[in-house]
Amino acid sequence: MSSNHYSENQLRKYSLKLDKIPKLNYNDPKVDEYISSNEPVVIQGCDLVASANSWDLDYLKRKMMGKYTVILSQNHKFKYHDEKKIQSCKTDFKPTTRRVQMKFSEFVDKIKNWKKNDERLYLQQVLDNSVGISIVQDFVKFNWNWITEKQIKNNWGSLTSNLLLVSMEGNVTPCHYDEQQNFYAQVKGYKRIILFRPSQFKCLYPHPVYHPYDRQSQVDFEKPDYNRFPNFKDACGFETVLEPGEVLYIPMYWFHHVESLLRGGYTISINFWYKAGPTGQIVYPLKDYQKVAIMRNVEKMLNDALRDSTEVGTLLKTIVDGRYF
Ligand SMILES: O=C(O)C(=O)C[C@H](CCCc1ccccc1)C(=O)O
Ligand SMILES: [Zn+2]
Repeated sequence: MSSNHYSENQLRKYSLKLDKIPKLNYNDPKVDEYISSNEPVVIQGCDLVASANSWDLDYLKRKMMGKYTVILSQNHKFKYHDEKKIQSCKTDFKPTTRRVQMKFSEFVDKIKNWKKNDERLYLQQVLDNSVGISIVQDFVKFNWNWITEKQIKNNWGSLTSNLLLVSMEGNVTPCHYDEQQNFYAQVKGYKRIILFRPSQFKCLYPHPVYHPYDRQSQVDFEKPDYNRFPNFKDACGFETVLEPGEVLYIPMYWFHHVESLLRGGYTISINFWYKAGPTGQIVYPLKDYQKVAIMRNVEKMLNDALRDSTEVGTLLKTIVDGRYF
């Protein structure tokens, strides 16, 4: 009897229609059908990161002797911003998070002694040689046979990075999309992930490409501004609560919102980001994610050509109004 190890009141409330993402055993042939058609699926029993099953704060504190990337936030939302785009963007952009380098022992102390109104912390460290030989020894024991078989079978590009994510309970990574394929492995604790297919772009209103919040939705899920973002009420997505040992396939360009359950303790996750494969033969009708890629290219081209982002909207309206409706 698979009793839920969490209760509904540990999930934040949003006004969204959400269907469940299927959870399949790793040797179910349907798993490959979901991945090859860029549809999300939760995969059970593949032991992708079983060698990390013993990871907890004490273990990591003993094995990780360096300084690591920790994001600090004044609230529970960790909206990622691209530092490189801050100087070039006209508007006076005020980030709500800041990135620091912190010893793991300091990170552990801060989250264990955290009090209301303290800055929240979220460790987000690329798994590379800086994490030390012991962690690397666990890393090399990941189930690379299984994941590499998926990479090759689906003609993906190279593994670009693995992010070690150690989050406080209740932390939220707001809705955004990435331009990479992602196998998202849950190691400790429970994480709720809400996903929307790329065609929901018109309901989620991502920031303009030149903005530091590029790829992130403008909509505050906790307090949606329906005047600015009317289509958000039509948004419909999927959700799952990922349990330790489970792996979620997050297809590239799919929007996703991630939260560590309220009162669930800290969580540990490891992602596997892969470059997209070569485009190969273009097949019509185009996929929804290909249209998002085209929209990104049009925005980039117009911003480069016009140099002034305030002119991009005007020029696009001139093209569309009365001509393309
Ligand atoms: O694995 C993914 O794609 C996630 O979104 C996981 C997410 C943290 C990712 C932070 C981030 C967002 C955008 C750019 C770079 C880093 C979480 O687990 O909270
Ligand atoms: Zn992401």
